[in-house]
Amino acid sequence: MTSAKQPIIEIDRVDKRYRSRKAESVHALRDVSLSIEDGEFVSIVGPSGCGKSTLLKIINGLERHSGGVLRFRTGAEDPRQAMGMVFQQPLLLPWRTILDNVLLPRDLGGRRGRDADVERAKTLLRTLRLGDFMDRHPKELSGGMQQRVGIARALMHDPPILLMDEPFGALDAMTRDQMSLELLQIWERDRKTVVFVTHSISEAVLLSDRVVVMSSRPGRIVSVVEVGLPRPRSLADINTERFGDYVREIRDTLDSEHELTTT
Ligand SMILES: Nc1ncnc2c1ncn2[C@@H]1O[C@H](COP(=O)(O)OP(=O)(O)OP(=O)(O)O)[C@@H](O)[C@H]1O
Repeated sequence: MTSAKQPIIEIDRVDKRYRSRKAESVHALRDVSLSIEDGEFVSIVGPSGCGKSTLLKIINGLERHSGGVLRFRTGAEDPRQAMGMVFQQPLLLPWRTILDNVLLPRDLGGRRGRDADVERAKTLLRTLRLGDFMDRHPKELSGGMQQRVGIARALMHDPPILLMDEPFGALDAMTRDQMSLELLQIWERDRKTVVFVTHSISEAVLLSDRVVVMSSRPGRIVSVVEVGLPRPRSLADINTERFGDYVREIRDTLDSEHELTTT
């Protein structure tokens, strides 16, 4: 028997207004619909303030949507249990070691069986090339290393869905490329569903199966670009003509949207 593939995340005509008693309400998202397949890598690009972070927060339940429906097919009773979140800043606790920072969600959850968790945390840290730094404290690590700790922490409970909000935004260009490659390797190996917010069009093209382009606020989806570049990908792909074509297509869409809203 064959069954049609069902999306793991279905966002159906979602609307978001931030209401305030003192100020005017902010219309952050308008009529956003997007279906994300299991194992897909989807990036979201758009002008500053168009509601990208808001959309991620709505997906993981940190914000409530004002209209529309979200559906999840994760198999988990609480779909949010199936998600790991990586923020712009890794938000590490300075007094905890790197290993204990990765173990933090488990400790907060009061879980038993710590030995297995410790082993998993160590394996993740080794995978992310932090094996020699487990007993160090955050201030002893570079920005890129700290961000990798944040990724390890989000992967700790092996969530099928990874939500990443500009995770490499604060890093220098070289570290950023390196992190993109590491993320690609993790994704090739585990095939998690990734929803990735970025300001970098080329980062989005390098990593994604699809790039979602949003308009300025209230954010709407203006285009979804399928990136047909073969996998596995590498930084060398960035110099190819096809890569440049995708970047141009997305940039042109963003520019024409910007012109529409400013003229
Ligand atoms: N808690 C909040 N209360 C009121 N308004 C908010 C709140 N959070 C976000 N906003 C507003 O909603 C809009 C969308 O914000 P959001 O952070 O989602 O945008 P973004 O696309 O992620 O921006 P950036 O690319 O600059 O990070 C902005 O106008 C922002 O000021």
